[in-house]
Amino acid sequence: MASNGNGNVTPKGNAVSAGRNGLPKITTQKSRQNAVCHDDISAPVKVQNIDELHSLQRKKSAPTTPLDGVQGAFANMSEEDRHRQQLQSISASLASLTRETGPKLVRGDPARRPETPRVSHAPEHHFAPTFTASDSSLKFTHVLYNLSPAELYEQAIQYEKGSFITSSGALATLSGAKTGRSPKDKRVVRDDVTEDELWWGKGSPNIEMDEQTFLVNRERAVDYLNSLEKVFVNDQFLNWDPENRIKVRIVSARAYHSLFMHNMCIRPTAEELENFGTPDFTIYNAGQFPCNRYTHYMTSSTSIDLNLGRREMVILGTQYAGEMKKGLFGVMHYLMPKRQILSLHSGCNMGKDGDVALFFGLSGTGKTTLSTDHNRYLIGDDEHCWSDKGVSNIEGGCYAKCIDLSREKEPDIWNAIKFGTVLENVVFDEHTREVDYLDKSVTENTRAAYPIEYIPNAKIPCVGPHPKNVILLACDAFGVLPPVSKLNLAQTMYHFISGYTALVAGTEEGVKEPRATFSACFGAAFIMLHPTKYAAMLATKMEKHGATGWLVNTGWSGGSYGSGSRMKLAYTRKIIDAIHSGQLLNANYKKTEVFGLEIPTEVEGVPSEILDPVNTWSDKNAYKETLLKLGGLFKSNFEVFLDHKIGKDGKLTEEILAAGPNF
Ligand SMILES: Nc1ncnc2c1ncn2[C@@H]1O[C@H](COP(=O)(O)OP(=O)(O)OP(=O)(O)O)[C@@H](O)[C@H]1O
Ligand SMILES: O=C([O-])CC(=O)C(=O)O
Ligand SMILES: [Ca+2]
Ligand SMILES: [Mn+2]
Repeated sequence: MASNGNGNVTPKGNAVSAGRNGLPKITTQKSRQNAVCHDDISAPVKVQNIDELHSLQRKKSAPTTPLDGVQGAFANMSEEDRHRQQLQSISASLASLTRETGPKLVRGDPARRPETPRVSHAPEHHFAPTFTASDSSLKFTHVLYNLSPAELYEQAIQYEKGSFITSSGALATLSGAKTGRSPKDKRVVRDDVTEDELWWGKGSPNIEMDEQTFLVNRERAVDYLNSLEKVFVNDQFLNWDPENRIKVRIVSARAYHSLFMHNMCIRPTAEELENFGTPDFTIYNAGQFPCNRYTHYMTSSTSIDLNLGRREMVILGTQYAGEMKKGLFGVMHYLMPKRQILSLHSGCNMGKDGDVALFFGLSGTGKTTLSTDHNRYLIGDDEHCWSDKGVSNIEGGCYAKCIDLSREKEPDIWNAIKFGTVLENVVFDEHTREVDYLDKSVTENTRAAYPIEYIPNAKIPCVGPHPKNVILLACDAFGVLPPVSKLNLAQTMYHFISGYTALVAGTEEGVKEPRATFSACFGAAFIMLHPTKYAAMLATKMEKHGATGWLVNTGWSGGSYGSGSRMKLAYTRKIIDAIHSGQLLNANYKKTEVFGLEIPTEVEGVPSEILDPVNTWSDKNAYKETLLKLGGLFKSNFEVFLDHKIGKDGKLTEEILAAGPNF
């Protein structure tokens, strides 16, 4: 320890001298004398005040592209010019269609001291205060553009009630009053073009609205968004097939929505973002704000409005993030078939030898669970395209159901719920922040949205060759469909067009009866054209590439809901393994009554007696009765398709009609 003559020296080596009040003064500057010989290793202080200290903590994101090597429009542009162009593009998106002044946008978080406000107006309008200027044209809206997950966490936690970090690092959020999609509030603009192109009328998910009403709702959303202090903007891509990639812009008011889309859409590289340009499609998500019931066509306070001509979607009155994901899926169901590409509500994975399987099925039937397979490469869990080149995932993330999730049964999904993942509507311990996946207090539809690379064996880029197996999943709560059946092409088409599942309304008191749902193409809520158009494309592709169809019941065995129980996931996985390996293709088969399904007599790892459901029912009469009941439901559902031709081949149509239940 050294002494400096006029005071003491602390063990740390700070120079101390007696002050006026008798206490020793601490100086952070080292005195020359004691700089020589002691064990003080503290680094010299570099700042004069706390603001300077904070400014050291953050450094600017590295310029994303080495500017000298860049080609294209942005090659010689300064960062400032690039930011100005981006703001101008966003300003054009947010411009009111009825007022002469565009929104005044500033880049960055309003809570942070602005750098230099970079004001931008809608390009065609220049801000000049006049007598008609409104308050809204005088204020600034801050744009939070493609923030990172860490930044979005901070925004959510600071400003959005119900946002918490869970013990595994995920961001728990609440989606508000709506915890699922609102298909009855989905409207599509019917104009001269869509009038002829789209599927309208009975059975169609496209509820019509006119252009004028769309503009009223659009203006409502845009005014709402511009009235906020800040909005989130995501510029991202859909579809991993580079030739058919779609640029999407999502404008939203919540960090939750921005992080959800960050995870679910394809994330551009910094360089791709710099060259993003004008989006192909824009979503205005003003979900916190209701639509106006006095507006024509509005039947509730929720409206999800699609305008294919304007390439825009407006969301009012629901904050459920799945509306954005599935809204864009609808757009792909319109755009892709125009290019002879089939859009599919399916999961997709690939084996080590390049064998691709598609998993179709309605919500909750197992697309995500079964496509996430530790022994195979995950291409995607929910939305795909099948083109002449093979399959491609539309999305950049997965959206897993997490009710009753267990680490043991679904380890890859469990492990994906970490920093960056959005966890919707789950219940967690106030102190430990451990999630209770069994708890349905908020909703049964709890969900985790994570980037696809959170699954260790994801295949990036998410594309693959033509499918070898097409697996149709049904969760049959009646318990009469076999665990697995091999389908011929006509049967595959019959079941694809039917789109059957039966779930039990778990949340409604006293509901014990399974409810059959038929949803054409396993996704009637998302298709834009008549189901037979997609079915014809699927038939052609399956035939051309020699794919085999399968029907897998992930639902009940040993009786209907109430007396039987859900098929063990471990057995379903064994069945799926046997399909992938080719083992099932060459098994021995027998034919079932009523549905005429080919069922194997043996599958490795699965008790043989469960393969024919009749064996698992103790009351054989009840089985037969239930089987006939379900057969009847299939028949009456299919009636609407009886006078439709599927493709150009009249023979296939006849075969499909004959491929249903027969009794
Ligand atoms: N035998 C089984 N096979 C598949 N899933 C099962 C089985 N038994 C129970 N499950 C559960 O059923 C649920 C299947 O949901 P999953 O997320 O895979 O649905 P999905 O088809 O992807 O629906 P969505 O389109 O809504 O995302 C999971 O919670 C899974 O744990
Ligand atoms: O869109 C959603 O909310 C979830 C989903 O994948 C589906 O319902 O098919
Ligand atoms: Ca899913
Ligand atoms: Mn889905």
